[in-house]
Amino acid sequence: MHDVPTPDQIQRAPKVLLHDHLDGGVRPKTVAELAELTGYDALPTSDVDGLTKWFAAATEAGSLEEYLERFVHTVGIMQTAAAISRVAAECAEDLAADGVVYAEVRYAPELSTHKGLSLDEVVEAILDGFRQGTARAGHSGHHIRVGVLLCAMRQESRAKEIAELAVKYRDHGVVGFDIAGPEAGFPPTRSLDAFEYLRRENCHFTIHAGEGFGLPSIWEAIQWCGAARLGHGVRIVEDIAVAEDGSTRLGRLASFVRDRRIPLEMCPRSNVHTGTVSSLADHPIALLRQLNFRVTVNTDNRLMSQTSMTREFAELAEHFGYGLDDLQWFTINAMKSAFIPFDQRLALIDEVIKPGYAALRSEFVFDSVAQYTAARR
Ligand SMILES: O=c1[nH]cnc2c1ncn2[C@@H]1O[C@H](CO)[C@@H](O)[C@H]1O
Ligand SMILES: [Zn+2]
Repeated sequence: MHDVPTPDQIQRAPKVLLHDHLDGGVRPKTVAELAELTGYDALPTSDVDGLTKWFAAATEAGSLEEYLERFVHTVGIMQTAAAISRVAAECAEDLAADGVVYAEVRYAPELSTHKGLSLDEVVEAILDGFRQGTARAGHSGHHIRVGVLLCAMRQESRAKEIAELAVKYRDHGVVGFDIAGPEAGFPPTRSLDAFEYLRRENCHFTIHAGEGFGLPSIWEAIQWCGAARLGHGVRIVEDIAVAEDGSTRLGRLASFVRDRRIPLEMCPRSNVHTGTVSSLADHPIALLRQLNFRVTVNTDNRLMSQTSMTREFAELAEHFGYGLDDLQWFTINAMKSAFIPFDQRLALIDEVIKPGYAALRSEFVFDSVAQYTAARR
């Protein structure tokens, strides 16, 4: 039996986040203020509490399509360079305050061109915001590094163009590419030309797959498109048979994903909100962790799913009894799977993550010494 980490320890633990949407984590107050500043008049209410509740209704969505309807207003206020930079800066600050030391944050630049911004201007505004936000976080003692993933929306037809944008900005803070949006009816191969181009350019990419659709989507993402990671990937469990005695049998695709160490960017709370998984207690993350898949833990959309890395970890610890060793395992899995150069990943693992968890574990050592001494008195 290992020691149960407290919420405060989980918050202080170094955490790594690979799957977080920029337009899914805007502060409600910022939505209200930017609507006013940019003349966006379609908000359901300008009251911050009312807005918080409106976005949080996504937790009751029950399907990916309904969940995605909640993005209309965050995208609505992200139509000027200043607004986008502010959202990115605050994102870096909020993640850093939550104890995240490395994050890959994603956004679809094509969503921010409604008022005349070019795709380049959108990307530059995001990068500029992250530079400001990481600097401000550092000044307040919370160090974080942020990389950007550019998404193409899978129901549109701009994947190749966005892939070219990712390659253009890859030495300036963009670390990879993804496709997002409704999965059913929009298989990964619909954007095959973009993925083939990225592979020829030696550019990293992940694909949202196995969330709103099942195994065929995961199979296409890996075997046709060549995804290095899976966004969610949770429905890979449909290829794992669990017998009554608890023994398991992996199908060929599940074996491939596990044996190739393909990282699963799991987002437990979001999966419940989109109806992909019936409850946190039933989340396949426990089985996948036990079977030694390369599981990582992520937030997806902090605003719509009312979450943070601390909350995701705390709820997993509560449901599955995870201790600091498990949380460190998820964190190192994520860091190993990041899209930055390998030596930089190792430096973060050796210099930040391992020492951070060791320091937290030492608190249990001192606690047990104190308890022993008190008992002998
Ligand atoms: O869980 C998800 N699955 C698929 N698409 C998503 C998810 N969360 C957000 N987005 C979509 O990604 C866009 C760019 O950030 C968002 O506008 C939203 O439509
Ligand atoms: Zn996502």
